[in-house]
Amino acid sequence: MTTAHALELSAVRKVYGSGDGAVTALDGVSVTVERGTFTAVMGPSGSGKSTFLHCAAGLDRPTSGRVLLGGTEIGGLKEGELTRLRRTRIGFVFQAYNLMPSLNVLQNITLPLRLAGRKPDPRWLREVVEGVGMANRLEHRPAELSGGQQQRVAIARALVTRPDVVLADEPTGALDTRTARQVLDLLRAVVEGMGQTVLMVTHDPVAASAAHGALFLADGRLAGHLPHPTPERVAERMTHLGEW
Ligand SMILES: Nc1ncnc2c1ncn2[C@@H]1O[C@H](COP(=O)(O)OP(=O)(O)OP(=O)(O)O)[C@@H](O)[C@H]1O
Repeated sequence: MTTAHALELSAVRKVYGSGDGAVTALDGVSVTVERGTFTAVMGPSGSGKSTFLHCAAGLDRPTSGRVLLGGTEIGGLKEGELTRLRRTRIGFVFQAYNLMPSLNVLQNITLPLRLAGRKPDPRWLREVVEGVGMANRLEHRPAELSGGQQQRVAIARALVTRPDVVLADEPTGALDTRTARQVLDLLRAVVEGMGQTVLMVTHDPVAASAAHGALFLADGRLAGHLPHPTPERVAERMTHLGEW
């Protein structure tokens, strides 16, 4: 398992609907995400970013092609197996945090373990809680935290199972510039300090520049890869791809 890539999409095609109304959201996308990397996925509106993330997460089944998570082909799994895999081997971070309002910080962070019927590894849990800087707020409820703090809790929740990959969908979309920077620095630290793997969909060239590399989608196809992205170079690529 350790030798497998964190995530691999091979010739993934996704067609919604059929006949005249059919929409090809992904048109033969092949991507390999190495362990311990931070990758941004960018592209104009409607280019297939959400579909890409949903197929990578096993939330959507590709029309054709293969998705491997940590070496496991997810296409062949039954619904129950897929749900289990999603709970334990993928971490999710959303724009709107999606924390449970009635649970405190510690309960939110450990929720994926409880759902999977697993006990926390105390050392890893401490590393995660301290890594996101929330060790002194464990008894607080989400409503008592700022947006940036809530996103830190969500990142800890995504990490608690030591997933193969953390999938982040516009994780800084609801945050002001300064807080967004802190969250991006944290995601980078999660990769570089904790050896985790992060794939992040974003519209924001500044957010993309926090990643090790940026992938570009256009019309459902891979339209390039930019290593060591800077906001300027990302913006320039996006301008060439059309409206964004
Ligand atoms: N459930 C669906 N049924 C039909 N068409 C869909 C569905 N989901 C997405 N699409 C279409 O697939 C294409 C890609 O959509 P997707 O949401 O993946 O793009 P996106 O890059 O995430 O866009 P945005 O940046 O605006 O969120 C679009 O043309 C969209 O209308």
